[in-house]
Amino acid sequence: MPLEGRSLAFRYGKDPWVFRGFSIEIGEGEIVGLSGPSGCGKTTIGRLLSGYDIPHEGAVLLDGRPLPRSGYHPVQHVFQHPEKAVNPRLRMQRILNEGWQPDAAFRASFGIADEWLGRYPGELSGGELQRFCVARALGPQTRYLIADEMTTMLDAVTQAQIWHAVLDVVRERRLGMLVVSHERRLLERLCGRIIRLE
Ligand SMILES: Nc1ncnc2c1ncn2[C@@H]1O[C@H](COP(=O)(O)OP(=O)(O)OP(=O)(O)O)[C@@H](O)[C@H]1O
Repeated sequence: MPLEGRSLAFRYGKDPWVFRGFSIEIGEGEIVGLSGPSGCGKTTIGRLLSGYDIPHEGAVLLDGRPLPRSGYHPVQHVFQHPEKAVNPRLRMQRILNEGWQPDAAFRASFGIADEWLGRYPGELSGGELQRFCVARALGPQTRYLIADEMTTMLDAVTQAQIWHAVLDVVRERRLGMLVVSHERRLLERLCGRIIRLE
């Protein structure tokens, strides 16, 4: 069953509307791209679909029902900056297990070294941290993944490793995914369909 945003509208405070009447649907197992100029609202759309923000108009529906307000969230959102998405006071083992308990094989597929588990976020590079954030988001109850410039800050080798591991999981579990990116070639390679915002 799809993840749907129906006639969504959102504005920050009293600022002008970022968008109004915007609709989007992502099916199970579907990889959809979202592109458009800086500031057009891509991240905001992702935040509505993953329940981080509530639309002022319209509704976000999963399987035809509103998103759950508590418990493990079936729509997970991975952002560009992993250092902002982790608690700096927790060791990586606890951060990883905030979502679920990935086993050694799963950790290895994301290139997560065992010796990183005892470290703090400040002791890892951005690429190392992002491997944890992506793995954390892929618990067994995840149905949709919002990949918001997920590998933009990373070197090419790390980018390729993370995408390889993510796509394996997405295909095996038939997850739906929204890929937000400025990189046209990445979107064309990954996505069955690309939505371009003005
Ligand atoms: N927390 C916020 N408070 C106020 N305005 C915001 C906030 N977040 C985003 N905006 C504004 O809302 C608009 C849409 O922002 P958004 O980040 O969704 O766009 P985007 O397309 O993802 O941009 P980029 O490609 O640069 O990441 C922009 O004008 C932005 O300045």
